[in-house]
Amino acid sequence: MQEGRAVIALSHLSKTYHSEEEGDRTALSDVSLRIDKGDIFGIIGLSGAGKSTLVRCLNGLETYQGGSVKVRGQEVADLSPRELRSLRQRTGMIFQRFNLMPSRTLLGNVALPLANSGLNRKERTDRARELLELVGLAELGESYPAELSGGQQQRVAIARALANRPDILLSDEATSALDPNTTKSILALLRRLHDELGITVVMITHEMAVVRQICNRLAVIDQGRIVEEGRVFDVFANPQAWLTKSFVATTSNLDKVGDLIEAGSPLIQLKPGQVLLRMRFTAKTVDEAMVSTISRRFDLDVNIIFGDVDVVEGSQLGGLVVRLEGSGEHIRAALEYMRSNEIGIEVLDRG
Ligand SMILES: Nc1ncnc2c1ncn2[C@@H]1O[C@H](COP(=O)(O)OP(=O)(O)OP(=O)(O)O)[C@@H](O)[C@H]1O
Repeated sequence: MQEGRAVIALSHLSKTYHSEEEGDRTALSDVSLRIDKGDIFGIIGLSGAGKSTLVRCLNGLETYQGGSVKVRGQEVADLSPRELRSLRQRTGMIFQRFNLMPSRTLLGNVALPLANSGLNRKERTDRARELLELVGLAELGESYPAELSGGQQQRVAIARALANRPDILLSDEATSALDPNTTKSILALLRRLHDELGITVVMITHEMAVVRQICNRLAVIDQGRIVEEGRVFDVFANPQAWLTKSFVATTSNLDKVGDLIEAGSPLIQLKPGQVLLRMRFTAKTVDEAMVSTISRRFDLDVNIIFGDVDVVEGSQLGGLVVRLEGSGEHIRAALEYMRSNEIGIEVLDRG
């Protein structure tokens, strides 16, 4: 494994829990991963896949039996208690439950990790104020957590995680308890902090929409093993593993057409000569107005039934379900043209 700019490098990591009642349970098995400086790296898996165990191995909260966990080039298992404290200080963490102290004000919560930082009381409060401002809560320093919404509490938790100026932020299901709009605003905040502070972010999640919105790379974990890894665009455009495909399907409505076909929906009843087609953008190079091109160039009527196109890493991702109408020869030529332009096509039905 190359370790040029790797901030986190896992190599053949294995972790088994031993318990008297339940016997041995393997949580991680032969996990190799490399996370580079500046990545927003998504680790996605179903419940019980091993995500939280992986995070705990990264910050030394969990021991491991096999393989290697290197953070900033240091093997975590070899760190002295002092080095471990420093590792945790330089590694911020946020969680699904915000874990704020209810009896402390927001300023008090954010200043908490600075207790042993060598700063005096005023300096700690000033730093906490600065952090609350950074997350958009400058006015609420004297409020208590219970007075805030979930999204605001997560902002406070983010401010607290940044108190010691970490260069890695581990986010363990940080948006799972939030509604979709609040999730969006928290992800936008994390992206801004990543861009402004140059922080490397590891996003543990079970939601592919979160990965699509914020990450540049991802790994899919299934029963303790990495089953797929890559750049977000590539994985979304060409998912390989069954689990990855099912995660990608949760972010798109293009598969709904299967239900419509099954239900015999009039929306997709075809007349003789018509073709029902699913088109997917599978390469970053597609920048043409594909629908109008095939319509004009091959003299076809193109009726869009569903559309789901997003921009990921600056390129169009997603696709369309369309009904094509025209001569058989023209339709064949159009399909060939799309194939040669790296549009993934599937003929779903013919009239
Ligand atoms: N302290 C523990 N003792 C015994 N088994 C454990 C312990 N922690 C986790 N496990 C087991 O290890 C496996 C991985 O759990 P882990 O919590 O890492 O998964 P996860 O992907 O984070 O799931 P979730 O999203 O539900 O938290 C599961 O089978 C779990 O039951």
